[in-house]
Amino acid sequence: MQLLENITPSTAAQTGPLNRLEFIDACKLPTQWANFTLHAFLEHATGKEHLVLTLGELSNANSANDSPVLARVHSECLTGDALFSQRCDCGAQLEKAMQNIAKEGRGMILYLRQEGRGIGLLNKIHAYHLQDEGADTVGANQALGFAADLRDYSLCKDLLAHFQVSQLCLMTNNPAKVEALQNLGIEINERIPLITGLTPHNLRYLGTKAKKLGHVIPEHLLSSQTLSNQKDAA
Ligand SMILES: Nc1nc2c(ncn2[C@@H]2O[C@H](COP(=O)(O)OP(=O)(O)OP(=O)(O)O)[C@@H](O)[C@H]2O)c(=O)[nH]1
Ligand SMILES: [Zn+2]
Repeated sequence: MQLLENITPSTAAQTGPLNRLEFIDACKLPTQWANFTLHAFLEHATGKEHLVLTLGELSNANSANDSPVLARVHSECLTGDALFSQRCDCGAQLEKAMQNIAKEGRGMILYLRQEGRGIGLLNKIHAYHLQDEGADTVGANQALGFAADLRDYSLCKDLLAHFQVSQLCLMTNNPAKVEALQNLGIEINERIPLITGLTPHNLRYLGTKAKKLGHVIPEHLLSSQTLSNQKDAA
């Protein structure tokens, strides 16, 4: 085993064109839902450390195992994934995706370090500040001089190639994400909705995603009345 600093292109497994993504190492990741394997990759151009969680035999190259892989392409959200923020649905979606994969016994989560839809954590905090003062999630990005969504999914192609995965059943509410992956030549056999984590704090945010970013979230779920009915029924 080598320290990260000592890894050179000639000593580590390579993935993707021009070796832009380097596989570093993998380890077991036991969770309450399943014992996943965690794979770590380094993106040379940015120094970003991307992760892939896997469960079961994935490779579509094996003819006995060529069914699409249940997958989530998750964009980093430190506030939602690690700090329990209810401003968004990210943490709940990540948890549900892991549960779904555990139930299926096979699947993968591509955890991309594209915090804040690609604007980075500090700019996301600026955007949240603007939202505290009334802006919506799209307007806040624009007020800061960014497009609404700056994410780039091209790394997914390299990551999937590493695992010899060519077909996905993708857990997402975002048709633009499906289209971006399809445009990269990734086969998406099915889009599986991932509607969870709705709270009074994120109804407006989710409503904006539905209206301005094209996310598929049934309108009746976005009313505070529905939420309080669900709470009463629980
Ligand atoms: N700039 C900005 N980024 C946000 C905001 N809220 C969440 N994010 C980021 O948005 C990304 C997740 O994108 P979402 O729009 O929630 O969902 P999605 O990935 O497009 O679609 P799903 O697959 O359905 O989750 C993460 O990188 C979050 O950090 C916000 O108000 N402003
Ligand atoms: Zn989030």
